[in-house]
Amino acid sequence: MSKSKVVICEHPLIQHKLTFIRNQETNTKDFRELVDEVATLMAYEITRDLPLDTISVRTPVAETEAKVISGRMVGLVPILRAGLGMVEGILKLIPSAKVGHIGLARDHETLLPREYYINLPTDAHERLLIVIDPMLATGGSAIAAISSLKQRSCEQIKLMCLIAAPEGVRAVQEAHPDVDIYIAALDERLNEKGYIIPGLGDAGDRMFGTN
Ligand SMILES: O=P(O)(O)OC[C@H]1O[C@H](OP(=O)(O)OP(=O)(O)O)[C@H](O)[C@@H]1O
Ligand SMILES: O=c1cc[nH]c(=O)[nH]1
Ligand SMILES: [Mg+2]
Repeated sequence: MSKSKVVICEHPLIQHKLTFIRNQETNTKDFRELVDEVATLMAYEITRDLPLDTISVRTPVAETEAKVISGRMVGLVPILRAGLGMVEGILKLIPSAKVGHIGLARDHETLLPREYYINLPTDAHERLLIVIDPMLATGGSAIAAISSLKQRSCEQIKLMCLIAAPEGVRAVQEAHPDVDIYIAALDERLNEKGYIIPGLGDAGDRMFGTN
């Protein structure tokens, strides 16, 4: 199978807000608000190819044919914890999306993810699932989340992250060549502790004020 698509969302509003998300001086409240806003803007890009149906609609002056998004199409699957911060922003544009959750924590020594929770909508396998996580570092968490969804017969999956390391993008493309990846920035590399350089630090901690 050929490699999946990687879309870097380069819209100036996204890039501007991302700069403040990266800045270590940005406080928890502003960090959360900015992540929410960028998630909304990225949702516009990731839904670009949603299928449309044609329906009839009566305007005040005529009957016409017009487009609507077909059926109940989308499911969001944030990876806990940090992915939670992007959910509301996407729901602003796709309020009919259902939300499942996957809890994964990266072991700080091995950098391997451990799944501690999963709860999906019963019709998840019929939806386009958008896996959400601000950070794609080694790719281990995203790969594990997508594998978990595939084990439950989910086939239509996209991945949305704010910042990715080249190592993580390559790993996801190798493990899941059918999953397109949407990011706001492709950074330089990982450091020896598995943090993205320059990145934004620990996304979960910055989102929830822990450390
Ligand atoms: O690509 P990877 O190398 O797997 O790293 C990325 C993961 O690391 C962070 O989560 P973390 O494990 O710190 O959990 P948290 O959100 O609960 O802090 C981040 O939110 C991703 O889920
Ligand atoms: O830079 C990184 C890498 C993994 N997880 C984070 O939260 N930040
Ligand atoms: Mg963390």
